[in-house]
Amino acid sequence: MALATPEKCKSQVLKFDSEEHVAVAVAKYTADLSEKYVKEKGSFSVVLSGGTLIETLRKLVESPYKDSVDWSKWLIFWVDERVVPLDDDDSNYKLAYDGFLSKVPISPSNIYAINDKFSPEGAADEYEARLKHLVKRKIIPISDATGFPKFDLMLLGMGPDGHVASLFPTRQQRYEKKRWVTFITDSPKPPPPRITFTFPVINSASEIAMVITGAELANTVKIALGGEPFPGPSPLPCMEVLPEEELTWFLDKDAASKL
Ligand SMILES: O=C(O)[C@H](O)[C@@H](O)[C@H](O)[C@H](O)COP(=O)(O)O
Repeated sequence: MALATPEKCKSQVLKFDSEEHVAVAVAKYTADLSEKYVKEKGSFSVVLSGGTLIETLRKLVESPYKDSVDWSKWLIFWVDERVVPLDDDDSNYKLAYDGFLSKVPISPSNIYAINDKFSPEGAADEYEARLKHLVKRKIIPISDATGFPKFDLMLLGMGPDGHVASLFPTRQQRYEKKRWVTFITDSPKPPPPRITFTFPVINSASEIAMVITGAELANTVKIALGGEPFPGPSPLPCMEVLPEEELTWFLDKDAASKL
């Protein structure tokens, strides 16, 4: 059995001249992984975040990928979601639907949005139960190394405070070790009620892309990648991202400006 160790995870930092170049590179990277995983296992599970990521995915819904990617094999999940109605402007589902999912032929039955009728706690329980069902039906595999579900690709953003998903430096959800999905009612980034994948699930993914653009993230990128000792009591959440196979940082010039 292959054990996930930091030594096994390959990590690379890619720097680009502009956000536009990041968008081009992320589209190619995602399309290449789609081809690889569809060939290897017949499907491609992609976990989205909210924020600027969806805008950065814009090249994926253009030529040549719009026609070359086998969208029928894609399964879509959210690493975190705001607990608001799915048609609310704060919904990560709505953001992804408007900017990405409505433009490509992914089957609606392969798009796993949260159930927006529940409280944050109920929505987290229901999403976790749905994931467990998908594992039981062998639609999502379990990582041999960790016992948590293993998604093919997670596309993550990062906040200036170093949060990823809805795992914030000052909130205890980042330390959750048992649950697959948990909830938060006091997110420092609005809106406050959210659900989020936990680190054991995030780090059981095969591949993770950290897609980071903009000067306001330069200091955090420097802390995460600059090689200097972390100044606080525990590392930032973004520093704890360590998937099973490969971690790729996509940075534009502004985000990389302090490296
Ligand atoms: O619901 C959310 O807010 C997102 O999923 C969140 O985790 C996001 O990825 C980061 O906050 C980065 O956001 P930006 O890309 O907008 O900086």
